[in-house]
Amino acid sequence: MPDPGWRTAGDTDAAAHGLSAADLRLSEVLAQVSREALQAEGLDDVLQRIVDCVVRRLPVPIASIILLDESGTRFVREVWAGDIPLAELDMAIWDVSMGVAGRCARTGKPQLIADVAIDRDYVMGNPAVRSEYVVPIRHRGRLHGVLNIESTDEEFFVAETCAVFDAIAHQVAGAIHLARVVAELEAANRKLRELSTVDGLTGLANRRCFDERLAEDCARPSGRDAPLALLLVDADCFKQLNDALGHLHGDECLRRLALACSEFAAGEGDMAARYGGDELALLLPGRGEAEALGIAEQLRRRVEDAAMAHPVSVVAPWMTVSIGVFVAAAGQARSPMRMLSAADRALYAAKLQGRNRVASWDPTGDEAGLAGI
Ligand SMILES: Nc1nc2c(ncn2[C@@H]2O[C@H](COP(=O)(O)OP(=O)(O)OP(=O)(O)O)[C@@H](O)[C@H]2O)c(=O)[nH]1
Repeated sequence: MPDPGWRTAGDTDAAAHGLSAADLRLSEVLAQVSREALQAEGLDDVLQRIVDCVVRRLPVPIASIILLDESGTRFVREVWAGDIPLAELDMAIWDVSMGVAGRCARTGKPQLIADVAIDRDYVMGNPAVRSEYVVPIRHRGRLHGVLNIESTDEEFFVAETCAVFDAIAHQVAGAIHLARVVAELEAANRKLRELSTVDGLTGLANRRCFDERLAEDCARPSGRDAPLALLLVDADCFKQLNDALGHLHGDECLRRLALACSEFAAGEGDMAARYGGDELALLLPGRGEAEALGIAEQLRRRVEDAAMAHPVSVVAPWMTVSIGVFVAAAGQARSPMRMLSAADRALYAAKLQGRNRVASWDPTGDEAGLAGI
């Protein structure tokens, strides 16, 4: 039997207690693998530390962990370590009908390939590899993936060697399970957070998210040093558009309008949001009056240039928007209510003046109206 290479010289104390040196060395390796997994941050780090540890502590040239998706039918990721390179597969995701790893996942049993040249399922990762051992990684009935060990020695995987990798796969399964559950929970939380802040139709920030952001920007003391611009963008005669061409067509126009708005709110700290119905809002920190009016005018023209058919508009045969602009000047006290109200009054003025235009809040004519806000 070939020496697998990780035995130490006999330990008399251990021998007296019925433990061989090889057993001791194995428990050391297992303890180290567990420690590595415990210290890791996130699933990828767990996997990488495990395979690094296996290659560092044991005489194997390649070790990898191949993860299965939740259904257990597709491999979704391979993390490897080794002294010789392992060729990466062309595909990012592959089916369990493929490869020795697939056979291991399908059967749920370890696969020992004493001679890779004669195994029909073997997928070559490095021409120097002669033998391979693949073990399922299972925790409480869930098959997470496989531990794959490759050797340049045809006779490396004797029963004793295989038992070591079985033990390692068993040892790391819990850590992988935990890291995976945490990763899945984090992904679910991210999704929930996204759902609670994003408007489903347009993909823009929703009203709640916008209100929070406006309140933050108004409250930030350092923000007072710079102007803060708010644009309210409202589609013209949108009810008629829906009535004439259908709600689905209206939805598509809103999506295109949202896309145009987001292109004008692409700077750091900018936000484009769906304020409600056919009304969108742009929050542009640091933009003074002239710049904000310029952006609003460009946006108005961009919507016109898109030439989205609107056969029943009183303005033009294509979709148009009216935009109300309010800019809190640098140093000026600001509140969300006051900003929204001023921008809304400007929008109303744009509508009154015939739509398809930009209007800014006029402080001379309207200050009294906002005084109480
Ligand atoms: N397709 C579609 N329509 C919507 C959506 N949300 C609100 N609307 C419609 O948008 C229309 C807004 O109508 P109004 O507020 O009367 O405004 P308008 O017809 O654009 O008139 P003006 O603003 O005065 O030019 C209503 O008919 C709403 O039903 C949506 O998600 N999709």
